[in-house]
Amino acid sequence: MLKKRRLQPSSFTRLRLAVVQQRPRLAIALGDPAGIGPEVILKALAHGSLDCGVTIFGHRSLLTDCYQQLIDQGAQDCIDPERLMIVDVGESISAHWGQPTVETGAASFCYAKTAIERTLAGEFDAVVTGPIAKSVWKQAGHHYAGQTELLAECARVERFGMMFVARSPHTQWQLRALLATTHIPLAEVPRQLTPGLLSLKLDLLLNCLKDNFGLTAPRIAIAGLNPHSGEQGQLGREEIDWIIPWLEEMRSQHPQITLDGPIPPDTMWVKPGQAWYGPGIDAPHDAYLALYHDQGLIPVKLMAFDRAVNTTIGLPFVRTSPDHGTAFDIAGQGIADATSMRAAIELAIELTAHRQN
Ligand SMILES: NC(=O)c1ccc[n+]([C@@H]2O[C@H](COP(=O)([O-])OP(=O)(O)OC[C@H]3O[C@@H](n4cnc5c(N)ncnc54)[C@H](O)[C@@H]3O)[C@@H](O)[C@H]2O)c1
Ligand SMILES: N[C@H](C(=O)O)[C@H](O)COP(=O)(O)O
Repeated sequence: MLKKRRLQPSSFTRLRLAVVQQRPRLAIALGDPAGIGPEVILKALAHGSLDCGVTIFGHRSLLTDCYQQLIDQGAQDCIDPERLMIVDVGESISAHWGQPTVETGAASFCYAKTAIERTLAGEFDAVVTGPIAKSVWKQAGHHYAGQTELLAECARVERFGMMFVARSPHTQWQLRALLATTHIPLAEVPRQLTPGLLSLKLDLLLNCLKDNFGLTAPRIAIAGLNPHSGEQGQLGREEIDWIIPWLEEMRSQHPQITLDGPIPPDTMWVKPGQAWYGPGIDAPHDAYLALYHDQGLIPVKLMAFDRAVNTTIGLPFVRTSPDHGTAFDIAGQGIADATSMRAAIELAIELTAHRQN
């Protein structure tokens, strides 16, 4: 009996495999089918070649229906789903643009969870999440503050952060803003903000800037909580009582970094705004730490709503997401801007490549 000899891959095959393995493998979750997720995904993937593998987690029927509607609306810039690798998650559902239901919420949860689990199993390097509606998840029985918390739960991490990254089309300057607190009521912010929380977020930020952006001595701006950072205690005492002492402690622990703050939250965004819009103006900081959701996202979305990317730091894999939501008010009209989804895909490729090197 001839002994079967395992064919050793030739050096060319090994090289080809190595090259193929180097290409980032992206799992894209469709988002809520009643929203603009399917539309911006089909548009984003049509914007020229991408050096990555893409698998969409949703349902082919939803993308085919969306594609047909876009074509009927005269769209030129959307990819034919026939050209895409699509994993059908669950049964096909009927979705009507702008009309989220428990069914679309449940489906979007399963799309995200399946993409995450297959990534944790090592099949993908990054997850790009299409937009979901938190309230619709809740109606479907999924009580998460957002996709970030689902990702952290699946990955079994307790130290994670929500960071927004955007590159200016005017100056190519890159804006990076981390939120110390996110989806909590404003009234909860002062109570949830503690030295321990800020230390955790600063630690995540420093690791992210080093590992993902090659910044080993970053300059970081940290916002105050109160107007005018409390005006020496006249407008609130958090800065005097603990934020300033905490900052002084952090400076002694991290002598290699620049830690400016607590900067008055209104004027902290003046220089990044100038660096975003005005060529030749160097922002004095590499990253911004905002203390709560809208303190960071009002300026970020004012500057970069069309292209900012939400990335979750602290996970064992890359995760990005467009900075917009389901846009139920325009879903189905063919007018959604896919720039942020495209930027989310490109940032996932960039951050994955950094991790591989
Ligand atoms: N990435 C995400 O999963 C994500 C992000 C933000 C909000 N949300 C969720 O989405 C739901 C709706 O949130 P919202 O209304 O506050 O914000 P939204 O971003 O969905 O919409 C805000 C406004 O911007 C417009 N808009 C949004 N994306 C657009 C695009 N790509 N092109 C053109 N116009 C666009 C919408 O038409 C709307 O007028 C909420 O449940 C929210 O929690 C999800
Ligand atoms: N705060 C985010 C934004 O405005 O883009 C958004 O709600 C996303 O949150 P999750 O990725 O946690 O769903």
